[in-house]
Amino acid sequence: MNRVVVSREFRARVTQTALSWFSSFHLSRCVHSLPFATVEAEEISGSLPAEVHNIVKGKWTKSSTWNTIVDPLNGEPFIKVAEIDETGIQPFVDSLSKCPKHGLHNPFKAPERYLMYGDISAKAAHMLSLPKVADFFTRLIQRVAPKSYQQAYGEVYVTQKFLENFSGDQVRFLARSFGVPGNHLGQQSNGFRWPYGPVAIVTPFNFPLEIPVLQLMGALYMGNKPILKVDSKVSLVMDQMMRLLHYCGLPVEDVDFINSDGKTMNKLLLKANTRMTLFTGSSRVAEKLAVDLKGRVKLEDAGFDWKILGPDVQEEDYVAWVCDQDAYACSGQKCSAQSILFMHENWSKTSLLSKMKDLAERRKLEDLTIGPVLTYTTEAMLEHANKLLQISGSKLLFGGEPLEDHSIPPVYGAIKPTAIYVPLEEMLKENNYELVTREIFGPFQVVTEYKKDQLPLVLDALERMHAHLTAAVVSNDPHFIQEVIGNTVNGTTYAGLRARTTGAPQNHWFGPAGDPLGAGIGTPEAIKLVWSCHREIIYDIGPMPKQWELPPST
Ligand SMILES: N[C@@H](CCC=O)C(=O)O
Repeated sequence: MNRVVVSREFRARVTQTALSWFSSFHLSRCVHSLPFATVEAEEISGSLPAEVHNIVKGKWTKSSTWNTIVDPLNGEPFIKVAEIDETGIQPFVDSLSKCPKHGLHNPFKAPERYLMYGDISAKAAHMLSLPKVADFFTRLIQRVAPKSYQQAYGEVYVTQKFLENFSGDQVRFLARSFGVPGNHLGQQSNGFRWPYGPVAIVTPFNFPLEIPVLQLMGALYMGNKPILKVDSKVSLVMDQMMRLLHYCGLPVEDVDFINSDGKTMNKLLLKANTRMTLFTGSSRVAEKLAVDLKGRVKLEDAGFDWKILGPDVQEEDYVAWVCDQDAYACSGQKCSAQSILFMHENWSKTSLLSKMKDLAERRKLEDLTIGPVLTYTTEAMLEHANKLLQISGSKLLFGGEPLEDHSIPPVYGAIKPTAIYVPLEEMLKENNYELVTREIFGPFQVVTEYKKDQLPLVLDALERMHAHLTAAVVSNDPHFIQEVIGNTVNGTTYAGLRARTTGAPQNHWFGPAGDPLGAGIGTPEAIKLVWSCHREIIYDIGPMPKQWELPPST
């Protein structure tokens, strides 16, 4: 009975908040700002900086330390992030430690919360489908992680569809259990999806909305209490999204939101003893976290993502366009970006490379189809290019120069879309392999060619890589596809003429394979794997056999 009442209350609260918002939204369509938002994407500037706050124990808080973020397009200080330092972590530790290991809900505790999250997701999905809201988030993403409107909107769209997917009863279906008959009457085993309790989510700069929302909601659906930390350069987007989620009925105490540097976060995780941390970002940090947190982590780290063009040449224009998108959309700053292209010699006889060059040269700063690189400077990328060009037989295919006429601050990088050819045999040499397969998180790719009998060399190159995120086998030859897939491990592998490495939507698994710590994002399988563990309850209620006698000891 109590549960029913609680459930009704939850639903009434969710519905009321959303309804009042929707009506005020429709009544005030001409009003400039959105009711949940505290900033206007276009107005943020040096004279009107935006502020990013934290949430702890259900309250928005500031801090005494402000980290100033500069506009990646002109270097103007334009966002102030209230960052928590080591002296300020205790309230976050206390908040997390209030959540028991068995979580905020599980199949035996507060199951109405599964329904509540179905409702919140439905409301949030609806909000993101409103053109004005979608446009707001798209432009906000563009301000902090400059990419074209379409690429930024892609994030909003994926997030909106994801939330739609987990509307209604779909959250409770995530926690679906199973039963197996036992050995005797009254015995039955049941498998359940169990939360971890207090958990943490650490996400990078490149997808300011998509990655944090998909992981955050997955954590919540399964009954965990998450603390979320997004790269401060872009955390303004999640600051605003948290406000939207609160509008949609998210209980304010369910999520803590923190801005801090990595060192402070590390301290907090150790002190709060979070049961699981999902980290999306660089391999270097991922490896450190795995040690510090004694393996209680799931990781989606680097990807030196590869594409192989098979022997069957067809649809050259289309393949060239997909290569261009995979390597250079978002200025190559996707974990799924194409880092190396293995081209069958049949493709070398076509005009594929010159088509790729033409497409790369269409990209321009004005519409952000090429733009600032947030983790590499121009010098660092050009130095890497020069090192590759010293390898015997290598050559610059296109790019390899700084962008011109821009005001991107020197702390960030700005280069033209770049491709460097390196001969396969040279790439495989011990001295060169590490250099050639170093991931440059920018508009940068290596191109190589293999002869018809050299597929084993290609497969050897793939075997020696250490991160296995996305891959593409561009061919409609089933035997070729079989051979490549059967001899590789990448977690998200596209196969067929239209294969790509990027663009992973919410409807398929995205994550590395070949690593027991590998995380996934997007699908029910990813949510269950990352955000819940298995618990088995074996019922054994009798009755006792009628003639039961005490057996001898064994
Ligand atoms: N949709 C993104 C993946 C976001 C990941 O975590 C991509 O295709 O790169």
